[in-house]
Amino acid sequence: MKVIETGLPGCVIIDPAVFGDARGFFFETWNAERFGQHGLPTNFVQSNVSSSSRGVLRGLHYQWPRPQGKLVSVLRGEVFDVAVDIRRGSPTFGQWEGVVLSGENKRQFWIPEGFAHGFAVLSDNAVFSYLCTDVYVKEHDAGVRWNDPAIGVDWQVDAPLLSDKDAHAPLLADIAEDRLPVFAA
Ligand SMILES: Cc1cn([C@H]2C[C@H](O)[C@@H](COP(=O)(O)OP(=O)(O)O[C@H]3O[C@H](C)C(=O)[C@H](O)[C@H]3O)O2)c(=O)[nH]c1=O
Repeated sequence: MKVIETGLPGCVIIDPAVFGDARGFFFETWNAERFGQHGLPTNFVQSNVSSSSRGVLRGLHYQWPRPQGKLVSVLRGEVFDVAVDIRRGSPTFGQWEGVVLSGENKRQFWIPEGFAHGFAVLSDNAVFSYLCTDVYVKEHDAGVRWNDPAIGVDWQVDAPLLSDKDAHAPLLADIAEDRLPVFAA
């Protein structure tokens, strides 16, 4: 597996070792020992799958307290996946990083606790699969407006299809300090 640093320290792209043969392909999506050797999580406690049609945008979401780190990937289709640093006191607070994830490129994106996450679907359909470092706690579910001008994400889609919750998420500047994760150097 190859680990690629991004402009957001802590958020890394992973290119797994893919084994192809006449039958198709095989690759490990997570291996605790191998991930541990790269300083990546050796434990996940929840696995999610979602399916979305072209132009859907899910995000920007985070959980606080009890933040979730997420190892995200696309089983089928293509998305533009985005992480935003929303940790109070972080030198990269409010900055974002995006990467194209697809069934074709098999890329994974590791998004540590304390980041908001979202994706926009670039293909007719996308099946999105991800592992989380903590379980979902409905009362801790939170969001940041997808098109917050202070963050300025270029989602690669126009007029996305959003849930009502996402369409009305607050701007980062309007979120109370105690509702945001804290940066730990
Ligand atoms: C996230 C989650 C949701 N749910 C239930 C709650 C709702 O009744 C339903 C749909 O939830 P939501 O609209 O929040 O689903 P997404 O918009 O895909 O949210 C996710 O999308 C972005 C990209 C993320 O990074 C988060 O993992 C997560 O917030 O599933 C659960 O039962 N368990 C869960 O872990």
